[in-house]
This record gives sequence, structure tokens and C-alpha cells, in this order.
Amino acid sequence: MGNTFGKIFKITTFGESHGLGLGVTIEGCPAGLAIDEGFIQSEMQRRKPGQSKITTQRKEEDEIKILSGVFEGKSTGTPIGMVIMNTDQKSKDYSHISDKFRPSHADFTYFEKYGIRDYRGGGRSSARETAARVAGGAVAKMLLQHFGITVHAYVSQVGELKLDKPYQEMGLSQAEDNIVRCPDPAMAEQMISYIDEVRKSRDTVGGVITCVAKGVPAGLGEPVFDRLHAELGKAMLSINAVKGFEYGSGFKGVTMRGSQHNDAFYQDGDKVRTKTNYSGGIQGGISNGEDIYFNVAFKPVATIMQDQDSVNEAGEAVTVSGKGRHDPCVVPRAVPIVEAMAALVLADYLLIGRTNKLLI
Ligand SMILES: Cc1cc2nc3c(=O)[nH]c(=O)nc-3n(C[C@H](O)[C@H](O)[C@H](O)COP(=O)(O)O)c2cc1C
Ligand SMILES: C=C(O[C@@H]1CC(C(=O)O)=C[C@@H](OP(=O)(O)O)[C@H]1O)C(=O)O
Repeated sequence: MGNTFGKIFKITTFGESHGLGLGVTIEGCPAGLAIDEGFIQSEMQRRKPGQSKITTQRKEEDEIKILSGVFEGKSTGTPIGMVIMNTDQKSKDYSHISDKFRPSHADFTYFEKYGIRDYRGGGRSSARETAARVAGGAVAKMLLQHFGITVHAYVSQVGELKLDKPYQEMGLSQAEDNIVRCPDPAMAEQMISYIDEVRKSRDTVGGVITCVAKGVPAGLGEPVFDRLHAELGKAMLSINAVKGFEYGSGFKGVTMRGSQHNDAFYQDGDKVRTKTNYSGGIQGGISNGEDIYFNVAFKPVATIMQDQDSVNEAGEAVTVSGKGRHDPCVVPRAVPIVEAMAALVLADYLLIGRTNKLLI
């Protein structure tokens, strides 16, 4: 339980931050899909630690090895297994808190649940686990590409620094031109200086990632509990440090009237379109063919290089301070993770969708 995601296109991840390595198995990937290993690796590079001065300085190449399920560059229909070895663990950075709980990390809750503590790093609660998701998500992206669907995410807020332009006015791929992954170059510079300032003050800061999926055909989703947006929300809320998810007009929609908020329909050739898209491309849990867009809020990183009040396993009052390599802000590296999780949901629903109606 808890280590598998998806219904037909299913991933299972394994591994810990300071163990030998991590990996993913993908079940349900159709046979005959062209698997570009170079593309998977390029996605890993976007997420890996140590990639810039505003990320953790742990140095991992995050080289993936495909163990199974691919032959002569194509999926065979059998489980695809991929592994990533850990090479730069520094577990002694955690010895001073081996029996103490870092505030707002998962040390206490894992200890309560399992009664055993692997204190070398965050273990399985470390965002290092998301390396395996990005490898799985890269395969999902290849399946989506086959159907003309793209998924792009970017950083739209860091602390109080917020982009005021909607995604339609952004060159989405420009986000990759800078280390914070914000498509507005002037705002990107401000965000980078701000994260660096926060890092120097031994603190951390949160942020928001906006994600857009284009080319999703109308009709994907399930009507009741497994609504498409519910699954996207679950996928996003399963990412470390995520505190909020909103799609379409989201929380801002509450201040509008129905007369403003309704997305009027019109016929565009052989397609039914909407003039506005406050629905975020989903109505009744089913895609309507417009762009699917949503925001994901991330909290400030828990491990800070300052003394904080806590308790140890014996219930005694202690002081803890972070040591070692940590992200001052997670959003620059979380962009490919958000894309990967969105791609996994869409790939899954694309395959489920094939069973919905008789295609004559
Ligand atoms: C890309 C990414 C990098 C992260 N890096 C760190 C980190 O360096 N140090 C840390 O304490 N937490 C980091 N986190 C957050 C923790 O993994 C997360 O707070 C922890 O698992 C507890 O879960 P929760 O915050 O979702 O409750 C990171 C999260 C993400 C998405
Ligand atoms: C190693 C990665 O990021 C890590 C995420 C993380 C956390 O608590 O989430 C804590 C730090 O790791 P460590 O366990 O070595 O102290 C980060 O460096 C990675 O993303 O690959």
C-alpha cells in the first residue's frame, strides 16, 4: 500500500535517500511504444540534486538503468524496471538527530507508524524518491506524445514574488532557460536572488508551480469518485511538501458570479469549444478538450540550519538544527516532478478511456 500509483498505467517505486539506490517498475505500458532512453535521462537531469546554487548541494548524476521491459528501443508490454544508484549519501549529517525529530519533516510520523527509525537522511520520506517517479513519468510522457498531448510546468511564485500574467501569455518552454524555472526572465532573476538571500540567512521559502496540459481529448475521466481532477489532485498532493492544489479558477472562482464564470460553448469546425476556460478543461470529472491547468503550492523546506525546539524518542525536550545539504526552496526541482505526476495520471486515463465507448 502506498507505493503504487495508477490504475492501468501503474508505477511502483522503491528505495531510500541513503540506501544503495531507488527504482521504479511500470506495469500496463502498451507494447510497441518507442522508448527514448536519452529523453528519460534528460528528465532526470531536470530534477537531480546539485544542479545549481539554489538547490541542495548533494551531487548525484541520477543515471537511470533500464533493467527490463524494453527491447530494441520499444516497450515489450512486460513490466519496465528502472534503477538509479545513490552515490553521494552523507549519512553522518544525520547522526546528531538519530533519535530526535525534525519539526515538520516526517521523522516523528514515520517513527509513530513503523516504530523503527532509519535516520540516514529522510529515508523513504526524502524527496529523493521522486527521482523514480520522474523516470516513470518520462515513459508516460512518451505515451502522451504519441497522442499529441503535452505537459508543461513552471514556477509561478516564490514567497511573495508572484507572476501576474496567466499561462497563455508565457512562453512555456522558456522556463527551462533559467535555474529557477520561471518563464519570465525578469521575475526569474528576482526569484533567484531571493532564494539565495533566504539560503544565506539559513532559512527556506515556499512557492507555487503552475502546470498546463494541452491536446487532451474531450472525454477522459471518470464520473464520480475518480474524477480526473480528483486524481490530479491526489497525484499532486502525493508530492513531498505539497500543501495545496487548485485547478481552473480555483479559489479565486468563489468571488465570481455564475454569469462571469460559466464557460460559454461555441462550435469550432468539428469541435465543441468554450470561449473561456474557468473550468480548467474538466467538467464533471471528465476532460472537455480545453487546456487542463492547475496550481500546486509547496511549503518552505522543513530542514533549516537554525536551532529549533523539538523532542527526542524518549519524549525529552531537545534542540535540533539541520546539517548537510538541503534545498532552500523546492519549486525549481519540483517542476519536472509535477509534470511527471500529471503525465502519469493522463496516461492512465487515456488507457482507461479506451474502454468507455464503442468506437465504430
Ligand atoms: C524537490 C523537493 C526537494 C526537497 N528537498 C528537501 C530538503 O532538502 N530538505 C527537507 O527537509 N525537505 C525537502 N523536501 C520536502 C520533504 O521531502 C518533505 O517535507 C517531507 O517528506 C515531509 O513531508 P510533507 O512536507 O509532505 O509533510 C523536498 C521536497 C521536494 C518536492
Ligand atoms: C537527494 C535529494 O534531495 C534531498 C531531499 C531531502 C528531503 O528531505 O526531501 C533531503 C536532502 O537529502 P539528504 O537525505 O541527502 O539530506 C536533499 O538533498 C534528491 O532529491 O535527489
